[in-house]
Formats: sequence, structure tokens, C-alpha cells
Amino acid sequence: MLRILTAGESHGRGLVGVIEGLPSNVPLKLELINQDLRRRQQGYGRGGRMKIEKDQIEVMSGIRGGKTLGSPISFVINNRDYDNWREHMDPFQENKEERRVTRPRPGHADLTGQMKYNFDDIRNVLERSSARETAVRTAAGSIVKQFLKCFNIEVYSHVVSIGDVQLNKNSNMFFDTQNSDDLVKLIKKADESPVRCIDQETEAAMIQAIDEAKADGDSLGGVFEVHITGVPVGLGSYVQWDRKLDAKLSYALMSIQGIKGVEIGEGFTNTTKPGSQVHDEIYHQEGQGYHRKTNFAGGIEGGMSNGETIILRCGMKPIPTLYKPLRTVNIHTKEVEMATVERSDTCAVPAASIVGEMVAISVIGEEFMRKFGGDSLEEIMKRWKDYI
Ligand SMILES: Cc1cc2nc3c(=O)[nH]c(=O)nc-3n(C[C@H](O)[C@H](O)[C@H](O)COP(=O)(O)O)c2cc1C
Ligand SMILES: C=C(O[C@@H]1CC(C(=O)O)=C[C@@H](OP(=O)(O)O)[C@H]1O)C(=O)O
Repeated sequence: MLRILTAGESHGRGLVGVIEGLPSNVPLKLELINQDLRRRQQGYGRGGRMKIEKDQIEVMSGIRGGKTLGSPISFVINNRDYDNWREHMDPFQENKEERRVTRPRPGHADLTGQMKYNFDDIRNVLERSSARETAVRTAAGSIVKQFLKCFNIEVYSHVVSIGDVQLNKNSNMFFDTQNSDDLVKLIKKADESPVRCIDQETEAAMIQAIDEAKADGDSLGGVFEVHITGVPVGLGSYVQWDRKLDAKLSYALMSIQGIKGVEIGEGFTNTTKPGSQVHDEIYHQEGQGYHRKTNFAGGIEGGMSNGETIILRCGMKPIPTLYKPLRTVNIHTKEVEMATVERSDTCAVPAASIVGEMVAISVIGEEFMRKFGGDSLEEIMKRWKDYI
């Protein structure tokens, strides 16, 4: 079992992560983890906080001499912003009453969290509900990513829509496995671009949409796509509902702050077509084995990976904090007021696409361990080679 736990408040001292269940002897480069942390911090539409933070992993246990020990890996990511928030975070502060956050933001965890945990200060909710937590899941996923790279499994993502600006459907949605290498090249290139879109013209329109939303004090959501290549046939299972790979991936992706929809392959488009145009025909060739020429299923059939690229699409709602705030109710006076304006992102879809990669690859890691699991990398490698 591969398990990942996170802890930490957005403006507290820092964040903590624990990963348990990785085998020993996996070579890990901290620079690659820091690179993924940097990728998550970038993306057009982010607010002032990302100029303050320079996320870096500080390993506390589980790695020695650049390799995993098989023991729990624990690590810390510091919040540089803590120095600016010490007084707000101190429960014995002076002016405590005045500093309380009392005007819940529609769309955030504020109101329900305050009622559920019986707080008189919404800061107690927003500190943990914040997507700052995704820095830890990114670092953890990046570690799992390095493990799976030993087995030629890789993960990519790109943004397919921001607000109502969409990537032309024909350019990537009707994914043809024969052209997958070309698409991967495009997606890798998009990693460098501000919105992470594979088409430059669409990218420019997305940037404009974000700029306009920012100028209006508004926010935008959108859709990103995650591709996982090299996944062997048979991760996940049809034998029990909670072992299905599509269900596990959806669960993990849905847990990312702001994600409200998950689609596997052409899930929704397929609902509008007859079966003859939807199901991927099966071929066999010496050397290549079984394969498909289309991938409308997104690499998963019957709750199991079928050997094709796994394609996942996530819909993110617009950011709840608005500089032109919505109407709300003060939790102390019950008077109508405008919602709290905390410093905020305008659009975090490009950033969320990196988190999507990392939580998806973590699920693949967990299922990979379930199928080929062993105590050392060498032991797992033997089992994997034998199976392949
Ligand atoms: C990378 C990332 C950055 C985010 N930045 C903000 C932000 O700056 N302001 C904000 O109000 N919400 C932001 N969110 C979204 C909120 O965290 C999220 O909407 C909130 O926790 C409520 O959860 P829910 O939308 O899943 O219901 C961000 C989400 C992600 C993934
Ligand atoms: C800190 C991060 O994202 C934060 C997520 C977030 C929210 O409400 O989810 C609100 C903002 O926090 P702050 O008010 O400190 O600027 C974002 O910056 C991060 O991604 O590392």
C-alpha cells in the first residue's frame, strides 16, 4: 500500500508530507522534485503569493545517499510568507477580535467549515482548506513519478480551456494513438508556456480572458487534461467496486481544491454517439501485441488500464475569492455584507494541471505497487519484467 498524508496551514510555518510504501533503492533526485514544485507555482493568473514563495523540499527521513530506504519518506516545505502572517496566526495576538475573518466567501469552505468545526474566526478554516496544501501533494507525486520512470511510465498535462476559450476539439480530443508521440512533443513544449496550452493562438486568447477577468475583479475556471503513458495492462480491477482504476483516479482528482468534474477519455462526448463510433477496435501484431488505433476510452476499460495512454480531463470552477466580492452574511452580526477579500489568484487552472499530474501519478504508483509490489526496486523490476 502506498499512502500519502499531508499537514500544514497556508500561512503557518510550513507544510509536512509523509509517503509510506515505496520500495528501497529507488534513485531520487531532489532537483527534479523542486522542478515540479516550481512548475506548480507558475502558470498565468496566479496572485501575489507565488512571488513570495520559492517552494523547496527539505527531506527529513526515508532517503539516504540519493536512494529510498523503504521506510516512510517525510519532508517539509517552508512557508516563506509565515514571517508576514505571524501575528495573524498567533492565537494570543493583540487585536484578535479585529483580525477575525467574519465574512464567508461564497464558493470557499468558509461558512460550512466554520459551522462544522464551531469556530468564531474563518481563518481557522481557510488556512487548511487552501490549495497551499497541493504543494505537498506535488512533492509526493513527484517522488512517485521518479519511481515509475524506472518502468517507463510518464505523466504530462496541458490546459484545454480557460473560461469559454477552448482548444479546438480536433487538435487533441480525438486522440489517435498512432500520433501519440507527436502529441506528447506538443504537450512537453506547452510546459514552457504561461497557460500550458498546446496551441499558441488559443493560448493568447486564454491570456486575454484571464487579464480581462482580473481587470473586472472576477475569476475564471477551465479544463485541463492529464496523459499517463507506459502504464502496463491490468492496473486496477473489475472484481470489486473500490478497486476500479477509473474510480480511484476520479476520487484523487476530485480531491484537488476547485475540481468539480472528472472525465475519463471521451466520457461525455461518447454519450452523444452510437457505440460503433465509440468503442476502440482491437488489433494484434507480432512484436506490438494487442493495441488500438483509437483511444476514446482513455486507456481504461472495466476499471483496468488497457495498455493505451490514460487520458483524464478535469473541470475546475472559477476561483471563489473575488476582488469585486459577492454578497454574504457576517457570521457575528448576521448582517448582509460583501465577502472577505483575501489576496488571491485570478485563475489557477495551469497550476492545478500540475497538481492533477501529481495526484494521478500517485494513484498509478499505488496500483503499480499493488500489482508488482516488493520491498526493493530490484525485486519489483523482476516481477514487472516477468509480467511484461
Ligand atoms: C493551485 C490552486 C490555487 C488556488 N488558488 C485560490 C486562490 O487564490 N483563491 C481562492 O479563493 N481559491 C483558490 N483555489 C481554490 C480553492 O482552494 C477552493 O475552491 C476551495 O478550497 C473550496 O474547495 P472546492 O472548490 O473544492 O469546493 C485554488 C485551487 C488550486 C488547485
Ligand atoms: C498558497 C498557494 O495558493 C493559495 C491558494 C488559496 C486558496 O484559497 O486555495 C489562496 C491563495 O492564498 P494567499 O491568500 O496566501 O495568496 C493562494 O495563493 C499555493 O498554491 O501555494
